[in-house]
Amino acid sequence: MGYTSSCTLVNNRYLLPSQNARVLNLKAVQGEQNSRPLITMSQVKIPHVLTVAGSDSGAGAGIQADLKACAARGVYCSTVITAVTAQNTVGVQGVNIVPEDFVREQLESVLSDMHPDVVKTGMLPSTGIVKILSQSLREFPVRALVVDPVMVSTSGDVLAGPSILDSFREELLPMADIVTPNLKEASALLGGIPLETVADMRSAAKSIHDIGARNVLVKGGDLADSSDAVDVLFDGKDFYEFRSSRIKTRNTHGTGCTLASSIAAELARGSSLFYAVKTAKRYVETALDYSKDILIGNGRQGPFDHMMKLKNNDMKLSRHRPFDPNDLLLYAVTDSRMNKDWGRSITDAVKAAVEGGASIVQLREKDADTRDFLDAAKSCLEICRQHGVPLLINDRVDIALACNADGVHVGQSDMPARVVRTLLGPDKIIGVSCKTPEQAHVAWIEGADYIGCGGVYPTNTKENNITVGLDGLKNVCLASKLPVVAIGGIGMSNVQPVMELGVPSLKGVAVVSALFDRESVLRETQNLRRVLLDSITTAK
Ligand SMILES: Nc1ncnc2c1ncn2[C@@H]1O[C@H](COP(=O)(O)OP(=O)(O)O)[C@@H](O)[C@H]1O
Ligand SMILES: Cc1ncc(COP(=O)(O)O)c(N)n1
Repeated sequence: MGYTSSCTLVNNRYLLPSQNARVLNLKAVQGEQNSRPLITMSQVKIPHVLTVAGSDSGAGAGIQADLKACAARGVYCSTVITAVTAQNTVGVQGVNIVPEDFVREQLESVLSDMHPDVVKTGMLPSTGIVKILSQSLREFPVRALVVDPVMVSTSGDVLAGPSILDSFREELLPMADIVTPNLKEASALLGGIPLETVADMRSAAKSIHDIGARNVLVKGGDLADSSDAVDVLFDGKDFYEFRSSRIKTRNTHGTGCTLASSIAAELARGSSLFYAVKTAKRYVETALDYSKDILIGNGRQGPFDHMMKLKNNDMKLSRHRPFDPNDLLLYAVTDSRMNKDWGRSITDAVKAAVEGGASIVQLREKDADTRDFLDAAKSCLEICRQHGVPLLINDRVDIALACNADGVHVGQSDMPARVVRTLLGPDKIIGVSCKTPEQAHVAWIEGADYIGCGGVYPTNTKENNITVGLDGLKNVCLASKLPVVAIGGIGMSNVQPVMELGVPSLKGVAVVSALFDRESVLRETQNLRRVLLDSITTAK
């Protein structure tokens, strides 16, 4: 251990200087009555679930599922690890139980400082660990306790032996706000009675309620011959059946952990128990449906995608390279009216522009119905991907998200670039229309990738648009830290003076009518591209 020279011995353990400082702080604070950090008006209390469970190296179930489910549901999740499993889609290859004292230490660290709203339990591999947990919860009470009595993995491997049952019944269930056994676990808690029908699930829920849990949810994921996935909730008075369609997929590893941690997350957000179960079940169904065809591992039971984002990175469907400012060279912006007047679809127009050499495309469909816009965006995206050309959507962040477009272009009165960035994430391309150096500065600060500056020349594609002229364009380009594309009335006849401005940040021109208000989009694009490439060669 290389730390000893700068460490202090506390409770027989060496602490790093920062940890030492924390201990000293704690001591100072412990002297004060009810000492809690001062929360100012601008700080926000975040809903918080603590999961006490085992680690799954395959990350489909256990601690990893709990973290992902809570993150997906917008709730903070801290973790106390009870066991480390070597596990994959085939099964559980090994289990290493964390020493009881160290489980206690983790519990104390989190509970004494972070005050979680709800505790959710998963794999509790020994009677000692169950006892330590119930003691800790008596010392540091929380708003709700969700117990998922994990005993056997879906692959059939034992995660907690039958000896655990008595401590579950005696220690944990009486403290639980809800317990969520699957069919096998419910049967084990009741001494091995067979559970084969929804009626059996009801009577099991009632018997487990009699042991002490306030609410019992018997999960029917494994119910034979059922076209629905049925779970039964008993609250001590009434029974409720939660039904969802049974998703046909191998990717169901971790559904139980996810359901329980989602219930905990909803409770932490302040929902009623009924609403928490309903929402959690709907979330599991939606995530399974999204993930039904993803392929991870070769075993019988794969993990699913809690964030519902993995398919965005499907190599066939996503852009492979980061944004290149040189993509702005010939920027084609669609206009639904023009293409309609010339009798062609948006898709045909985009196909011709891309085949003619457009280096980036923006769909600007101000009049289209949402459904038509989305359908057009999906088919344009396919074409653009085939040619390695990025496709952006004007203004409509929802359409960009729904079709996984490469980015969005916004104007000064649209959604601020900062908000668009939060919604789209770090990889997508964001462009902002700017007329002044100040607007260009804000776009840069807010995380845009490029700016569009114009109108350079008068145009009738945009009503009431103030023309900045070549001088205004040059001013913005000189001030901008972002690459610039010039827009507004630019075509074959007047592109030369724009490119001759010779400002390094000016990377290309965006065109609407010069491509789409013409008979042959392909030919016009080819011609304009030739002129642009010539102007670059001349400048060199
Ligand atoms: N194929 C499926 N389609 C939809 N929901 C499912 C499917 N399999 C399980 N579920 C749901 O997932 C949750 C977890 O249930 P279950 O698989 O029985 O738990 P466990 O993972 O503990 O065995 C339940 O709400 C159940 O109804
Ligand atoms: C560490 C750990 N905790 C819980 C489960 C149960 O999940 P499943 O029932 O989906 O196998 C598991 N397999 N591994």
